Amino acid sequence: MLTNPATKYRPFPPVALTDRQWPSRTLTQPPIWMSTDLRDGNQALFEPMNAERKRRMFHTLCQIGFKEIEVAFPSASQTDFDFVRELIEGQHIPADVTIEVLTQAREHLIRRTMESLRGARRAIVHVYNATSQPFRDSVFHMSKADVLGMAVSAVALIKHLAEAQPETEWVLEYSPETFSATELDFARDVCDAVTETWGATPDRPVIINLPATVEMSTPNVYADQIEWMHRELARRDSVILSVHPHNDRGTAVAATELALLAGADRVEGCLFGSGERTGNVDIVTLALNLYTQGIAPGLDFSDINAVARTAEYCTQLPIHPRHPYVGDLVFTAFSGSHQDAIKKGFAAQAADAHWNVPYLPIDPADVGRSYDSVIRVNSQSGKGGIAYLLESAYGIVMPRRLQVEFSSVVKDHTDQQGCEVNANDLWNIFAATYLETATPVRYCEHHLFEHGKAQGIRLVIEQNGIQHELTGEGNGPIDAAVHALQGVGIRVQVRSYEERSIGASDEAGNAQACAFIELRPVNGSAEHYGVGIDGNIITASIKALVSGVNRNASAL
Ligand SMILES: CC(=O)SCCNC(=O)CCNC(=O)[C@H](O)C(C)(C)COP(=O)(O)OP(=O)(O)OC[C@H]1O[C@@H](n2cnc3c(N)ncnc32)[C@H](O)[C@@H]1OP(=O)(O)O
Ligand SMILES: CC(C)C(=O)C(=O)O
Repeated sequence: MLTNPATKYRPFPPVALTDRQWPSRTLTQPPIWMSTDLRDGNQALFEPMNAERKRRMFHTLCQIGFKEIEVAFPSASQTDFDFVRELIEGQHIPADVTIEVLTQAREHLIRRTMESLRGARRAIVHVYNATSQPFRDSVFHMSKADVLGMAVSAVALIKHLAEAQPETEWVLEYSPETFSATELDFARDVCDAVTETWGATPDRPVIINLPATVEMSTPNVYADQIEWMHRELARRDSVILSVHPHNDRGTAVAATELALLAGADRVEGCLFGSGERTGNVDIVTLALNLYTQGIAPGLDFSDINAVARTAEYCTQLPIHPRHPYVGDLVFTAFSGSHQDAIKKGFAAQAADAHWNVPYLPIDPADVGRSYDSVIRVNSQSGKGGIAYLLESAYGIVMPRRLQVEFSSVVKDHTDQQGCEVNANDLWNIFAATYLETATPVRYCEHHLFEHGKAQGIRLVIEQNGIQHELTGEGNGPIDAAVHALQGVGIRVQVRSYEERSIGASDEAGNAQACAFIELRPVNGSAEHYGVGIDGNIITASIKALVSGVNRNASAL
């Protein structure tokens, strides 16, 4: 890289618009959406979509709710031409959807394009020519007047051909390609000439589409360019002002949102930011950004994974795991404090209240994602995430101090293994740590009996492989079992005790009790939990006691 990039690159000049209005506006409604997945998206693929992939993408776009879909560049290839014919002849276009096709401003290409649309109920013909200085000088070798003339002749030809195909309701779209690099007054003059030539009226408006063919400036400059055009265009009431941003600087979404504040009515883009180079603006992100502001976007992403899988199939390109709203990891928290806040946020979120869960800008359920993937556990995780997973997958609601204790067990595991653990792994670690412990003591069976006012217990255990039948009394079964264990030299105090059911009880009485007992050795200070699960609540408690004894012993 250059030590002084100013010798090679120039800053993009600002727009002289001192009374700009867009910074103090807010978005209150969605734009008209136009998907160009099948055109700008398609022209950017290693392997353009074949007919079957195009069909599938078109069907998905209709299902999502797009009413305008650019389906092809029919003069570019037989595949594209045939696809348009198939849609029209096969009557595959829903009544409320209008197809759009793109053409250069060249006579033979326009004629072929209009031919492809024969018999369409309604169609948008999108014609473009580049207007910026490098294109005028180096590509076309034309003056400004000639470039304006190219656009006007193309529109006049489309108008003439359209009149000869009256069965179709025609809509014209014109793009001054490279608009964002074009002198604004020249862009306005070309667009005004197009509007005039087409004879646009408020009832039959023309779509004037202002592309950031290459994104060249900060989003506020693009917004200024759009507001300037919005204010300067003649017959603005006969124009649908459209934007077509690309993402070369990574700010296409921001640029589009500001352009909408600046007066744009319509947005062209692709699902998940597919498209040339760094992509067209991502319509999914735009739509869901609106949704999270309480604005219905008019596009349905309630099964966003299905849309993502279709897009990946059709484009043969993967979606990044951190792509907004859809990436495999965007509803996932690994770090402990985030997991803790999300868990508490979910617990505090009332069903009918405004969404207010920390770290999650949208309810994953609204886009068909499940909560299960929200919290995942690796070495960066804390007790909150671990507790959340065990509770949501296995119904184990751990007391807070057990959460702390168990999280250090899990951390040892993840530090050693260096990998993520899922809910099933957590359950296995939990079971091995608390439920399957048999050394030095293994619970065999117990029998309760009354002894005056006291609770008596006969407790059968194995200690280091030798069976013992112990007897104890206390003010309840746990106290009696604690006393019985003293018969083999085990002296512990119960610091806390909790019991919860896991799973609803069925007709066969299948609910299980889960007991948590926190123990301290009489001659020690370390406290450890024991956990017992059983269909019988007393048995669960005695098992928890034995589990705690073993945990204390293993900590010595
Ligand atoms: C920013 C965008 O996404 S614009 C859309 C771009 N997409 C595509 O181009 C995909 C499909 N394109 C194609 O298949 C071909 O380019 C075609 C069929 C359109 C044209 O093919 P060709 O006639 O062989 O021309 P080629 O591909 O070399 O394009 C360059 C020619 O187009 C001209 N041209 C480029 N844009 C335009 C335009 N909007 N209007 C008129 N002429 C144009 C150039 O001046 C150049 O003309 P020249 O050969 O006389 O110097
Ligand atoms: C044809 C136009 C709209 C285009 O694709 C672009 O400028 O990026």
